[in-house]
Amino acid sequence: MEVIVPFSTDRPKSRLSDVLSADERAAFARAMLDDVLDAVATAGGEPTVLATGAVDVDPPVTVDDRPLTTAVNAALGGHFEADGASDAAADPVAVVMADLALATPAALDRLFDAGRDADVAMAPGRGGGTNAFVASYPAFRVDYHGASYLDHREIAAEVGADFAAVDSHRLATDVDEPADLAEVLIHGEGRAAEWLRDAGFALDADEGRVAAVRG
Ligand SMILES: Nc1nc2c(ncn2[C@@H]2O[C@H](COP(=O)(O)OP(=O)(O)OP(=O)(O)O)[C@@H](O)[C@H]2O)c(=O)[nH]1
Ligand SMILES: C[C@H](OP(=O)(O)O)C(=O)O
Repeated sequence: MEVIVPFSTDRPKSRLSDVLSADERAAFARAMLDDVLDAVATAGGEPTVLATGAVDVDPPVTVDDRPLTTAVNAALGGHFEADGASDAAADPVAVVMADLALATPAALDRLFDAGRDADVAMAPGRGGGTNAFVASYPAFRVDYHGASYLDHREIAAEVGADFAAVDSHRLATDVDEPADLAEVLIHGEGRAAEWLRDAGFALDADEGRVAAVRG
């Protein structure tokens, strides 16, 4: 299955600027991207990075500096056009965000399986975003930001696509804010967790909610 992995190379992860410098945010974003690409490939997906600028990775890279929604919709259109599909039965394509530091092959496998049954199978992010989906319905398009999960459910209904939610803690955890770093230290198994530990982050369970703090 083709798996599009959007990746921003311009000022990535700005919401982590209270705890990481610009260079660190770029390095950490890259570690998460590498983890996601490995998990996708191990799950049997064929990843393509959809990046805003050049990025040196093994899988093919498409550079498109338009806003996220425009770039992803162009990539979806390109996939379905190449597939020659004009009706409801198309070769599925997945979009998996590059900041899913907890994604494992097993979690992605479950999403890919759900995408073989439903026209659109989607893993919501905590807070209402859209962390990953599989679509096999050529008319389906995205509209990211805000409560995009709800918007995407509505778009699927509007175009007549049936929709399945994929309930997955690992796929629901996108790393946006400092509080999310604790999740990476608790559950992460790859380069992103290692990068945080090397940068001096550790879990602090002394007060209230467990947090990632820098020593
Ligand atoms: N191709 C592409 N990918 C993007 C763009 N904006 C964000 N992404 C990617 O989409 C996923 C979700 O991004 P967000 O968490 O919304 O944004 P971010 O830039 O990573 O972080 P913030 O600056 O904190 O909002 C990540 O994999 C980003 O790398 C864009 O304009 N184009
Ligand atoms: C791209 C956006 O990500 P978030 O800003 O919710 O992390 C979304 O999922 O719509």
